[in-house]
Amino acid sequence: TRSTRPQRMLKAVQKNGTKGNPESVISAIDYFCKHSEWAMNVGDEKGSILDSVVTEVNPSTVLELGTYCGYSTVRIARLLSPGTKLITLEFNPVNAAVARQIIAYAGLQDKVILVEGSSGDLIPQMKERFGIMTFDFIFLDHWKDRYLPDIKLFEECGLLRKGSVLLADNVICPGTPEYLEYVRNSPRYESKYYPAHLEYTKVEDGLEKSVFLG
Ligand SMILES: CNc1ncnc2c1ncn2[C@@H]1O[C@H](/C=C/CNC(=O)c2cc(-c3ccc(F)cc3)cc(O)c2O)[C@H](F)[C@H]1O
Ligand SMILES: [Mg+2]
Repeated sequence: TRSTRPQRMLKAVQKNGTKGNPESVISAIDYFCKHSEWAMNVGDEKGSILDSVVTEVNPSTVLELGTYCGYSTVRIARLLSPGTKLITLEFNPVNAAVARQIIAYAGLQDKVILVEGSSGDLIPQMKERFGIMTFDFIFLDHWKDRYLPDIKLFEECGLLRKGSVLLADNVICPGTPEYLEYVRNSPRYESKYYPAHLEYTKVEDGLEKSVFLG
């Protein structure tokens, strides 16, 4: 069967990237998306904002929803302190297989736990399967209509603590109106919008950072 876009992206990383060099993997994916095929990675502009928030939080426990090809996984993992691992969830096995290879090509496999499955099923298992008490940092970049149910699941499972930071991609395009309304109006969150553009385009988009107040 015909290859998928993630599989073609992996080939571009192996051709144009340098093994063990995360920056070169990030650049190779951005180049592929700008010159070959657009793909729904967070991209370079929003990726720089992601980098700055991760650096500011310097998290010990990290969760990503929606690995896709592993682009943001590589961006986050390359910034983590030694010994810190990030858990990333991906329910499409073809995407997961590509992401594992891209993460490994970047040399970051020891800093990443990629779990195949749905966030709805896996979030309630975080404590028992990974010994997680609470998450310091969560990056939401999966199906947009799942941001709100999943943040409520985090609350129900006691996975947030005072100061936990949630960063959500695509709050303008494709948009996550119910999630935005929730985090901006709930007294339990302090929210801030970071304006930017949809990856590799001039279309308006941005990230929403929400700090859980306990
Ligand atoms: C629901 N729970 C899930 N659990 C585990 N993995 C999941 C889950 N849900 C999806 N996945 C996994 O997470 C990924 C899904 C990412 C979805 N992302 C987007 O749709 C998305 C779309 C655009 C976009 C903008 C404009 C336009 F014209 C066309 C597209 C831009 C973006 O930055 C996006 O992130 C993956 F594919 C799926 O298997
Ligand atoms: Mg996105």
